[in-house]
Amino acid sequence: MLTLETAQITQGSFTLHADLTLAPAQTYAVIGPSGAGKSTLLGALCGFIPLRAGRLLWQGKDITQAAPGARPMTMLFQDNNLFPHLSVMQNVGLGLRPDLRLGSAEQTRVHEALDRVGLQGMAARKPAELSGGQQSRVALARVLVQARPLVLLDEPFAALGPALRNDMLDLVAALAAETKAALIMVTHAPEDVRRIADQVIFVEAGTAHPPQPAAALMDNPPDALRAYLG
Ligand SMILES: Nc1ncnc2c1ncn2[C@@H]1O[C@H](COP(=O)(O)OP(=O)(O)OP(=O)(O)O)[C@@H](O)[C@H]1O
Repeated sequence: MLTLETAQITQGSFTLHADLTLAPAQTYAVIGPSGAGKSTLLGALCGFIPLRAGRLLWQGKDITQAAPGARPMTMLFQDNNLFPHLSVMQNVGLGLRPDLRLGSAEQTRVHEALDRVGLQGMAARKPAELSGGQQSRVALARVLVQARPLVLLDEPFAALGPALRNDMLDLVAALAAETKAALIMVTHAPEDVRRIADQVIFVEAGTAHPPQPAAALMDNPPDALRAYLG
């Protein structure tokens, strides 16, 4: 359980209010108009943006002040955050050891993660020697070896074509189900919500609303959500 308790998150003159709880092993879509505060919400959960008020609790423990690396979550960035001078193996290995001194058990874990995302045989390549979809898979393998209970994604795979995007979304959802991780994904695409989300966090007018079951909400959206969906 991850709880944002009467939280206020400030970016310049903008303030986002959030009072919500996320359950384990659920898939959450974060949707809402541009500039509503979706990235702000993820930044606060990850620890990149401090809370101005309120608390963040993980399994009842206060982690409001915890550094990003000490939190139970990992973030998949839109640009994949790969290092061009490092091999695929090293880029994934960073998720286990920042100094890259991987023991044999750790190397095995990296190879297993590469196999799982369909990149067997590509460990020695550099990111520039991969397609866009393969680069996204490297970033996913790094998330996989970290094995954190929460995975945050901010408009992932936006640069990929529709078919590849859907493949990647399905892969992320499958990996999350296997590892029992919760997924929290910002998206602008209502079809993504129907594709993988159990719950929706609607962000609008300075508030991140508590999660609601995705199917019922999308079938019968309240006025503000209907206006956003168009
Ligand atoms: N570093 C910053 N300094 C000042 N204001 C900021 C900063 N970052 C974001 N904002 C403002 O905070 C508000 C929320 O931004 P945020 O990026 O969270 O929105 P979003 O819902 O993710 O938008 P989009 O869908 O366009 O990516 C916006 O009004 C934005 O202009």
